Amino acid sequence: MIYTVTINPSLDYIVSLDELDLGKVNRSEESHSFPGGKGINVSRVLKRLGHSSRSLGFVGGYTGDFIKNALENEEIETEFIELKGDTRINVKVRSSEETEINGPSPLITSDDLNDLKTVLNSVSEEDIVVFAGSLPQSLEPSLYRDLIEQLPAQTKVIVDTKGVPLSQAIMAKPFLIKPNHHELGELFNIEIKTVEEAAKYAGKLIDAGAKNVLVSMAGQGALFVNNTGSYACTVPEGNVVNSVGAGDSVVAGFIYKYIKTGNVLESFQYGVAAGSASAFSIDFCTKDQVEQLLQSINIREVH
Ligand SMILES: Nc1ncnc2c1ncn2[C@@H]1O[C@H](COP(=O)(O)OP(=O)(O)O)[C@@H](O)[C@H]1O
Ligand SMILES: O=P(O)(O)OC[C@H]1O[C@](O)(COP(=O)(O)O)[C@@H](O)[C@@H]1O
Repeated sequence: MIYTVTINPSLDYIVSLDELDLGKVNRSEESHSFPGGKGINVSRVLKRLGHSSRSLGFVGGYTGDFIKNALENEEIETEFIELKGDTRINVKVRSSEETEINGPSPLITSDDLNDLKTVLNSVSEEDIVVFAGSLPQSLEPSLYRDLIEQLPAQTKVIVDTKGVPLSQAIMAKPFLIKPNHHELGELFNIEIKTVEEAAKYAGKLIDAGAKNVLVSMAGQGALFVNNTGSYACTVPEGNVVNSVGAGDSVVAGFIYKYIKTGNVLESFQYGVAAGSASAFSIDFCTKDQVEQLLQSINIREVH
């Protein structure tokens, strides 16, 4: 079983405008509401690729109901803990630039956290668990690390988060982490501009405990590092329509291929194809789109 854990889900409200005029009344021509949050996105993309998963985490209020209904309609299994407050709304403005306003999160109590720990007790060493997204300010930044340490040692854990929750989670030796190049740079207080720089700093995260590091670099390509070497791949050319969830699609594509082949480099390429296919669509990728783009992705070793 693949479990995705979204501690901080969202209703993603995507609104399109020709131009955003700050301080003025803006009227949009098009809007979409999606169930969001990184783990939920991974479950949705896995489903599109033809693989089931169980979505865990916390939801609450009318926005939480929206998420549960949307996932039920897509036949995605859920086992959420119900909160008293409303799940946040994240507004994504698509205009000449993409602007995001991620809303405040509802309160998660220690009883709620204990309920999640109880659900995670059923994870076995054959399972894959994805911990993805930010942690609300009210929670300890070591939460992912603590949850990972509670799982059986052989369970494959994938972490997609940033900042202190990421550096803490690395100490629990996850199977894979997927920072983008900005998030990788933030960990070292530097700006990463090239694949070679990304390789150097991803290598430090391998030394710190991560087994595999996949660094997405948006339109600049992507990098994969483990203790056998560093590999870079190109991304396909295309028109970016909506990059929300593109990084989560990389994670889902990687997992989908890894389950089938156990080959991390093939999984890397497939993940990047899924990321680009989602970036080129208003909602997420389809399997056909991913497999079409896969052919145009080249991989090389980075020295
Ligand atoms: N301009 C682009 N052209 C092609 N693919 C892109 C582009 N921007 C993003 N992608 C795809 O989306 C993936 C994730 O994007 P990125 O911005 O690095 O991650 P995140 O969404 O986590 O911030 C990339 O690895 C790539 O596959
Ligand atoms: O948990 P965070 O870091 O606030 O991010 C949540 C947002 O990220 C997303 O999961 C998209 O993430 P990516 O674009 O990085 O793939 C949205 O669905 C959601 O609004």
